[in-house]
Amino acid sequence: MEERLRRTMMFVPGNNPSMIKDAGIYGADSIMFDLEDSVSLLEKDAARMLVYQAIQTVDYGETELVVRINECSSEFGRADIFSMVKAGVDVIRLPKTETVEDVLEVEAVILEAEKTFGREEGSTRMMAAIEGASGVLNAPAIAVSSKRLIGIAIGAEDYVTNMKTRRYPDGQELFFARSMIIHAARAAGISAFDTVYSDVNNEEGFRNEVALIRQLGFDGKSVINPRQIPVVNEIYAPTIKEIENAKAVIEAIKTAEKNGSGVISLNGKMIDKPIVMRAERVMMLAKASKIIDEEGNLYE
Ligand SMILES: CC(C)(COP(=O)(O)OP(=O)(O)OC[C@H]1O[C@@H](n2cnc3c(N)ncnc32)[C@H](O)[C@@H]1OP(=O)(O)O)[C@@H](O)C(=O)NCCC(=O)NCCSC(=O)C[C@@](O)(CC(=O)O)C(=O)O
Ligand SMILES: [Mg+2]
Repeated sequence: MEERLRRTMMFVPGNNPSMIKDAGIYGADSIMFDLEDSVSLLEKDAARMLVYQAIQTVDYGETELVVRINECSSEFGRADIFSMVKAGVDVIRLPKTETVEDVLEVEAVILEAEKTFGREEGSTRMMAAIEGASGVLNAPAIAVSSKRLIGIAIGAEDYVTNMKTRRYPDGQELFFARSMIIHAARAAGISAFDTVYSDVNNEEGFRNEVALIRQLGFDGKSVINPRQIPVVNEIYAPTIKEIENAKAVIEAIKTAEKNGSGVISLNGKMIDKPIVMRAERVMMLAKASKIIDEEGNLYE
């Protein structure tokens, strides 16, 4: 199956009509309407209706639509799920996932809602945000708990609060959690998403964090402001040198395969399957970043 590009997932507060209406114009790979922590208790029902209406009526094109629901056990969780499944959302994001049971509980309600509204069973996907110590320790089990899961994410603001620390510029306090989440996601064959960077006016700090999470292997990052989208795209875009190298690797392996071999040397370096897979991913990112066309040629 072709990998879906999810470099940026933009949080949009579910109680803000103008942000909801315009959310599709900034080029985020996924839009994530929030019914949880950016919406006050008094506005929960109104926000749910607003997001429902938007999903039904606004044209967001091909952008993936995600909704972060309130915890299933809260008084809002079940209504959130029913309403979003009825609206036809692509992905439901669980907040503060701690156990496999949290995932299974939401999955059961989604199935009930799909049957109620005649949606195809299994068509509503899920992602689980891990935002505390229990969730991090259970991440490998959470990541394989449902076929509906497209990925898992770290929610760092809640996580550092739970860990009795705060966020620091170098991100050391998140290293264990990020490592657990990326390993759990990779072992399960699903995506891994990094958390938000709250200081929207600190571009240098944001750039450093995006470079770090790319290095660790995350598929992308949650963002809270449109200004953060081009920065993530730029850092995730392969360089011309990386693209040229990827092309050479793919050509070299084709030659090797013609000669009945799965391994070949290119400029003194061994080329085999994992290196070819990385090269193919570079080409996929380069196409998505509009650096090369479908044939692999550089745009002028
Ligand atoms: C940060 C700020 C106040 C800055 O305001 P500013 O006024 O300085 O923004 P400007 O740059 O001036 O806006 C220029 C133009 O863009 C429009 N615009 C801005 N933001 C937009 C947006 N998000 N969507 C669509 N449109 C947008 C705006 O309307 C304007 O449009 P226009 O007037 O037409 O020009 C604003 O961005 C904002 O509210 N962000 C969303 C915050 C949010 O959702 N928090 C909850 C999720 S985190 C969480 O819960 C923690 C977590 O759970 C996370 C995890 O799990 O990872 C954990 O535990 O860590
Ligand atoms: Mg949170």
